[in-house]
Amino acid sequence: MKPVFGVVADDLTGGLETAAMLIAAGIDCAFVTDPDLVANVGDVPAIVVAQKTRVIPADDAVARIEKAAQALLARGARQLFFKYCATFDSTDRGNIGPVADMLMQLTGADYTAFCPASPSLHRTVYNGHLFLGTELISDSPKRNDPLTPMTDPDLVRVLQRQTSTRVGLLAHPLICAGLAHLERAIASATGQGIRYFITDAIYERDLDVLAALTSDWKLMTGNATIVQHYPAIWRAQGLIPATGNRVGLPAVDGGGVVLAGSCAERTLEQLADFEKCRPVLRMNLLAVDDVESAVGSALDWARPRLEAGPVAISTSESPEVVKLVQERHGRKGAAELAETILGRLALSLRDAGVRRFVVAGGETSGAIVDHLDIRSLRVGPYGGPGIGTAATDGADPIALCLKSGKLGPVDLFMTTLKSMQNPENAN
Ligand SMILES: Nc1ncnc2c1ncn2[C@@H]1O[C@H](COP(=O)(O)OP(=O)(O)O)[C@@H](O)[C@H]1O
Ligand SMILES: O=C(O)[C@@H](O)C(=O)COP(=O)(O)O
Repeated sequence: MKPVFGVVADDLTGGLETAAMLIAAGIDCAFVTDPDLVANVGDVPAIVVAQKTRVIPADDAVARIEKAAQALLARGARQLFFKYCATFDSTDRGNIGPVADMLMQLTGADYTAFCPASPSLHRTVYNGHLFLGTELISDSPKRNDPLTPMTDPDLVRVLQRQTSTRVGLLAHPLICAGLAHLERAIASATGQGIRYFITDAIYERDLDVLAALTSDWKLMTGNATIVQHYPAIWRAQGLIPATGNRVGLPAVDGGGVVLAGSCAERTLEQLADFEKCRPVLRMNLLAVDDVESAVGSALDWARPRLEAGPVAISTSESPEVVKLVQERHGRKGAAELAETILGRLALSLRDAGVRRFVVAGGETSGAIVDHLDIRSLRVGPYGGPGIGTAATDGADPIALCLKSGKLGPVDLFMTTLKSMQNPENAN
């Protein structure tokens, strides 16, 4: 079977969430982090290749995603979908624009669209401007993101800074006017050299229209939310079987930990909630002299406490402290420091018997999955916006929940760690 849908995701949380959404819609979906594994995944209608490419240098991101895209096309993928964040996380140097430029060339697409909106999460795009609830993204807490602060809400302008391909807009009245109007507008705009279209979307029904418009395109890009609107179209077109094989995840016992590197407000709230019942180690990066001793002290703290139940270890801080850490180590250096500490901790904790991991943050998830050398995952049922659950295959599986920093219910950490276990052993 040739895959109907091949996804290249720019981080692990978003990629896993996309796969989980497809599985929830009855689409068998393979999930790998290594493009070399694409050739070997079984006969499935959808494949997600998720890599930690959101904030690496644009050339590297292009090369790594190109490899994944080539592997998906070699499997005969009918459409490629480039998955990035609903908040359009990127810097002026990329990587959304440069990756899209490469994917256009590779797929031979004449044009594509950019649809980050997630109306049910109040992430909407109107007149090309991205809103979080009633606030422009640039007035929201996203302005303080440690890696991709969003200071410009105009996505046409943001994307145009990243590419020489001309960027236009499919504005809301046009989306309300329906497919025929949209197709005419695109034909006219491409005649004027515009090849990229930021799409307005305020309501779920706008995504229905955009999914219908783009379901046959060689290349589409956006957040995971629009992906939920494709399976009904594929079924109506007879491209996939009416039902898929939904396989659950194995129950996993062994120790449980939360590792949090996300500094998003929601993650800080989730840590505070977890701390009501179990201990949290908040690591102070300003006091870290060397990684080895920081990891060693954190392990000494965790080991005895793990006997009584799960623990959380975080480097998460308020924007004020993040600023101080970045002043000392640079933006990239601070991220690398936090990611290396949490990644090494994950490895040592696994060796110490931990089998259930909840990870907060997309970049953090990428670092931890890399350190654990996990390259493919069996994906579990959709756990809600921003949340993906999965397990490794084999006799001694590791259960993972990868959570987008900004999302998830406040009590997610404890409830998820419990839900991973055999109910008889839950603590
Ligand atoms: N105390 C800290 N100071 C500076 N940067 C940090 C700190 N703790 C974590 N980070 C970095 O901030 C980034 C958070 O990004 P990410 O993990 O993707 O979370 P989110 O999903 O909230 O964006 C990571 O690269 C992480 O290593
Ligand atoms: O679109 C989203 O919000 C997520 O799918 C996502 O990509 C989140 O990124 P992180 O907040 O960095 O995990």
